[in-house]
Amino acid sequence: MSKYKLVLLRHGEGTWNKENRFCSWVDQKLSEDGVKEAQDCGRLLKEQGCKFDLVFTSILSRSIQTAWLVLEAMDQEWVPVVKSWRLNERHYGALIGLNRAEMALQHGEEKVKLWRRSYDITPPLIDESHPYYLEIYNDRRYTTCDVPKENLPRAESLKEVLDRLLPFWHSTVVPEIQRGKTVLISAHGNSCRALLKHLEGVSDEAIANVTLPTGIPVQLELDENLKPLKPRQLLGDQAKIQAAIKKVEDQGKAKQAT
Ligand SMILES: O=C(O)[C@@H](COP(=O)(O)O)OP(=O)(O)O
Repeated sequence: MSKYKLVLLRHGEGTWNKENRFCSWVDQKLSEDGVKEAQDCGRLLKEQGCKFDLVFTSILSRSIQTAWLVLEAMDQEWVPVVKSWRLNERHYGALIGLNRAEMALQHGEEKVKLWRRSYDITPPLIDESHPYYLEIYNDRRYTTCDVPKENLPRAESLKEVLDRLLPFWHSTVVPEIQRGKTVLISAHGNSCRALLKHLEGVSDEAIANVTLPTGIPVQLELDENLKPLKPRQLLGDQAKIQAAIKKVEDQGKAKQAT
């Protein structure tokens, strides 16, 4: 029998997900479809009888808004929510704001796949000339982090995401799970992939083939050492989930932006 249940969730579709642009640390709200995805996710979790004691989110609006909508749909709005920059999406550096399909045309699909899914390749760093540099680094939310603003990342590989996420996981999330709390982590495609890699011991090579669609809860059943007792379960209609995974993967295929 499983000791603990943990649910990881990539937020509902954001406005830049829809436009196929690398969103990363730019703060975008959910699209209309993204709101619906989050509400559907909450309804599904309610139907499954899921009762959360604690929710963790990043400090990006799309993950926070998703957590609110999920809790509202579950009639569990009272559940405490804790936010940390350490659950933020991977910092995509100079790629932020660019269209994936156009990048694939310019640099090739393989290169875009390496940037998006490899474990230890860091994309080109963002610098002050980047159109979104000031929007990110002048944002007041980054004065609340547990590291000085100058030490925040300028781009990250998945490995670097895991390196900044793990201290928070061990110091803050793990003790709550071990106290018996059922936890929802409402975060991002790559912060959830990093955590899955850690929990499931996915190899550096195999993690390249793990893709998470928006708004689909990933349920993990863990033993007392927080090791998975069975394979992760993506909850919902499996044919729709497979189609949604393919859609995310196909975002990196070469075509002109429309
Ligand atoms: O930064 C982004 O644009 C996406 C991930 O992009 P890919 O790694 O899928 O290219 O993150 P999220 O929508 O989960 O916040």
